[in-house]
Amino acid sequence: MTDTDIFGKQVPILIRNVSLNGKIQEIYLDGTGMIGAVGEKITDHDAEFIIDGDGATALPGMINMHTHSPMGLLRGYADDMQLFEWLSTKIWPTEAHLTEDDIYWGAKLACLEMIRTGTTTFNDMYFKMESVGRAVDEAGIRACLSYCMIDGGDHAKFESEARIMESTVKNIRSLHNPRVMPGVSPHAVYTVSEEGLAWCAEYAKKEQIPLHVHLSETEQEVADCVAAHGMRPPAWLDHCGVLFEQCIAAHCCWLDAGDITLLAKRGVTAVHNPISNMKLAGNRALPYPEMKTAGVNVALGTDGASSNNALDMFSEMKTAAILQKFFWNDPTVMPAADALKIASQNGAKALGLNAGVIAPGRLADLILIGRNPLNVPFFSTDSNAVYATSGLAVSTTICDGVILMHDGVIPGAEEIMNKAGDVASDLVRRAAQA
Ligand SMILES: C[C@H]1O[C@@H](n2cnc3c(N)ncnc32)[C@H](O)[C@@H]1O
Ligand SMILES: [Zn+2]
Repeated sequence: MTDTDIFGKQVPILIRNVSLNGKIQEIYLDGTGMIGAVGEKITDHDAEFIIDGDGATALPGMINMHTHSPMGLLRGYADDMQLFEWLSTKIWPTEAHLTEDDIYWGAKLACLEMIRTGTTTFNDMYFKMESVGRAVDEAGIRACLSYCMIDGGDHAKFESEARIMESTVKNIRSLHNPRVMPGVSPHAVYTVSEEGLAWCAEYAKKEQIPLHVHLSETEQEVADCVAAHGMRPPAWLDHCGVLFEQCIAAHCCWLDAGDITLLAKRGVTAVHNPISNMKLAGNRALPYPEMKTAGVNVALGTDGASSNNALDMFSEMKTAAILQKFFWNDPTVMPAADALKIASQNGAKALGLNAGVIAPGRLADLILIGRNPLNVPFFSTDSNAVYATSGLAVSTTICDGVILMHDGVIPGAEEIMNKAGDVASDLVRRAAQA
């Protein structure tokens, strides 16, 4: 069924004839955003729509745990540069010209790309997050949205950033949409003061919302932190109160054994962003084998589309698995099942979401990969999903029990692509004239 009626409605849906964990099964979505039943034959249902999966693979929706969604506007704008030079000479000067409208269309584009490639939840850090919230609300996807504090060690700037943080949380909450959740983001140890980091930690704990930060992305960041504070970045964050169970730390490349022990002890989630790290040539991979042994919750993210340059979690899973094997010179590191888990369940755990697994009583956030050459033959769901599949092979995306894409069709996609392209050209032109 591709008739437009099936989009955007939270109604009971029966998905038949899908391959789940290697068996042909049926999945019933109960019409309240939850998975009601999973089984070989579901007879007791009141489905309004029936989807015949035609042998498609069913997977949990991907959870992208670190991105900057509006940065899709800068996809391909500045590549092949050193991280700090890239940020300070290209990205930050252009970001200074971003309007609410730019952010809105950038986020619309990101939501479209994520729905197209099978992501149902993302953890976002940027500016003017109310506009991202509006885009997420409309797109039907799920997200945790955090304003990014950068105070550069200036007390007056810290004060104004803290007020923006508070009003962002309040405004995101005023959407009254459980799919759109607020978070708190101090950018990193090299851009936020001690008082800024400490305030963000205290505020996130008081509001009981996630804190999202960049951590130990480059060797320089570690060296500068040690020179400035006599501590490595994780110890410095801990000193500021930032390391706690709802802390989500992106990158975590340059960690030593003590750093890993500390992250494990505090229950922090570390987010691997292998494509961004390889493209910006950080020269280190997140120490997955040691983190797994230490019991750190590791999740997966794409980073922004200007350092990736896509938000495709299937590419990210494959890259994570092969980078880990290559970097640690051991093909047994991060097997396919682990790559799938960090891209789904582990992110759900970090955000406190009952998602990431297809089972009764879980959120109805799931995707189908339709029959395509990359999925033949079918010896292993995990292997095909991680090593062979591209996000563009995703045929159906469902979030909160609502069909957002079916048979590759997403209503309104053309308008979003046109508008985002125009907005991006205009932004770059304004920035060049300044
Ligand atoms: C949210 C803020 O983070 C910046 N940003 C984007 N990518 C990275 C990265 N890899 N490392 C650090 N900061 C980054 C954005 O450009 C924005 O300024
Ligand atoms: Zn980032």
